[in-house]
Amino acid sequence: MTVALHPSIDNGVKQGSGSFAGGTLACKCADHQVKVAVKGDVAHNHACGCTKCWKPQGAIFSVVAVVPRQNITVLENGDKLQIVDPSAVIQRYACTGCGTHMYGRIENKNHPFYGLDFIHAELFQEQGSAAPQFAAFVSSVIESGVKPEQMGGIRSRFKELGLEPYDCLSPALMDAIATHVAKAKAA
Ligand SMILES: N[C@@H](CCC(=O)N[C@@H](CSCO)C(=O)NCC(=O)O)C(=O)O
Ligand SMILES: [Zn+2]
Ligand SMILES: [Zn+2]
Repeated sequence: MTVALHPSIDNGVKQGSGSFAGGTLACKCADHQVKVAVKGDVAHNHACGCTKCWKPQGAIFSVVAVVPRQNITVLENGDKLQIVDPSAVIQRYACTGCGTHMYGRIENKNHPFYGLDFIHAELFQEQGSAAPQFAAFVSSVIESGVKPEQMGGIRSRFKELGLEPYDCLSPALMDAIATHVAKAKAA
């Protein structure tokens, strides 16, 4: 049986149009949905196995991407948003009605990813945003109850889907983090 990772990739990774101009994210409430406008396409889209990123019901992984924070505008029902964990590095704004995370924001100006907000492209009402490119924090799913014996099958399935599995972020992002740290140390 095929391992189910996340509904947006389980039947194959759908590539983006390459010209996605932005759209509206909607939460899963039946009415009074929280709506968030996003300008432009997403970057660094990836599957994430960490314990904090939002996953749709039944999914083992989250699929999460970044956009510049100035590209995010809450359009409707923003009063339903609440920060899940104010002490986390990424402050995830979730709908108190359905639990969906609408965006995650980093407030620490010294963080390597300061200026980028985390969003879930599957919540776009429009098609065509950039596809996930890799899988991050894969081993972390064990912290959420996945058995270590399942990890071989999970990593194989990611490879089959063309998403390289990593136990932290991708080498390009780890290099970007290390570069930021090196520059901060030198300053
Ligand atoms: N094993 C931990 C790892 C959590 C972790 O470091 N997650 C990253 C990536 S989230 C998006 O890719 C992170 O930056 N977390 C900061 C935060 O969540 O606030 C676990 O699974 O919890
Ligand atoms: Zn909702
Ligand atoms: Zn995560």
